[in-house]
Amino acid sequence: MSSKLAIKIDSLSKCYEIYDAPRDRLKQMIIPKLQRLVMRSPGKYYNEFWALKNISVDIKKGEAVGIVGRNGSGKSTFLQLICGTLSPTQGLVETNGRIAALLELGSGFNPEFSGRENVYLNGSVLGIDKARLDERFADIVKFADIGNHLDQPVKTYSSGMFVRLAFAVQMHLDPEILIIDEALSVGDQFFQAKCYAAIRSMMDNGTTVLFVSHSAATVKALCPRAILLSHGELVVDGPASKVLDRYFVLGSLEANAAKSAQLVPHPESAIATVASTESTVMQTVSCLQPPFERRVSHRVGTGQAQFVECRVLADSEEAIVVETGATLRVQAVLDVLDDCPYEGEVGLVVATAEGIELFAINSFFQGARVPAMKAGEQRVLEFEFVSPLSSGARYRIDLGYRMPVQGEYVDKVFAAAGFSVVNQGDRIVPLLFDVPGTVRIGLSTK
Ligand SMILES: Nc1ncnc2c1ncn2[C@@H]1O[C@H](COP(=O)(O)OP(=O)(O)OP(=O)(O)O)[C@@H](O)[C@H]1O
Repeated sequence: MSSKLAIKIDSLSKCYEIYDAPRDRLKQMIIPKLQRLVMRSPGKYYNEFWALKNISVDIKKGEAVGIVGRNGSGKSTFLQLICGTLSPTQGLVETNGRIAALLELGSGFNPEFSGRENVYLNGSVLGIDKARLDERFADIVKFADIGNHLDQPVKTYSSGMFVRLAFAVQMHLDPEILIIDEALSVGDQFFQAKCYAAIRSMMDNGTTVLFVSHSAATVKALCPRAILLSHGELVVDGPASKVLDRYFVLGSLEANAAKSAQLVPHPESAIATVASTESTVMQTVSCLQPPFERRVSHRVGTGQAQFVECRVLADSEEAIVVETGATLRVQAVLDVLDDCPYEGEVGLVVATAEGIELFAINSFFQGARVPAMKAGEQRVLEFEFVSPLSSGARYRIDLGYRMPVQGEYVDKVFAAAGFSVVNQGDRIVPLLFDVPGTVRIGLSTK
């Protein structure tokens, strides 16, 4: 392998053996051996599950690569094969340099030993001699910042303390390849920020980083390159922002295809649509939108009126994937079931898929009022805004209608609609918002 490469992966596949019952595992251990002894072809008592299929990737020294994909797509299997904690069924993995890995929480720690003892145990497992560990010990303890817990058995640690100590040990052992699988997500935000700063400084010093995270923003911030896995296959390998766009398009389609499939017995093959080109995808998405009542996560209110539809439109087309900077129109339909005898207000909230509310548009702030309404009426409402949202994330829309005199909501619907944002052309928008701004670069007056 070239000396410029840190990792070379060639036609890598991993097959897990799945047993229907524990006794089949026992049979598999004994019977094929006996059959071979009597020159019979050995039987097979398991089903094959190919968690990774024919992956080939080269990673250069000093590169930072994010691995993304939905649950079960093969990310952890991929990292474990690189670390050598799993062996490939087919293909080759070659690595060039000392690997430090944060895979399963606390792996490599003995739960009965104290944190202090585990630092030395971990170091010796990684081949670091005691003198060097003594030298780095104070820095490790300072970084982990777990106070007196250092002398308690690690089985008494919270998951956050575990990851603090594990990360502190790994990063102070000067790895040439650093592999992190979601582990940092259990640390608090202050510790995470410290870890990301440490990872960046390791990257500046030439460490190769492989990083699995479900947070698109973190992958984008840390890794210029990303790899998307789906059902054990490599879908795309390239610049992180482009790969994350594909990830969200794929994710939206798979989620909606699954929901639609529950209701419509013969959706136009969802898988075929997912596998098609992005432009085709954009055109076919609306037919994969699940019906309103299945999208809604929950609702509260008096029930005098109810939202019965909510659609996001970009360029007059219904869309679940929109481009950065697009002008979006959200159309909602409100059915009046009982008289709503007072003036009211309607609004929408745009929130992240995790429920962080980002901004709101409300008739009250616009100086508009919903008039009093009679049972049996229907109102169509339209909200319009230029999306300030950056790409690589899923967003949801919550709708609300209330009569201020009554106080409580008549209807508040959570996740009335959802959409993902992808980059417009080659323009890349980092972080969560695309805020117009200018930079002036002048000459010093000195
Ligand atoms: N030891 C095992 N035996 C059988 N199947 C396994 C085993 N480990 C993983 N799998 C299966 O292999 C597939 C890939 O699993 P893997 O943990 O690599 O996915 P992942 O992308 O890391 O998922 P997540 O995001 O949920 O952590 C899954 O379908 C999983 O059920």
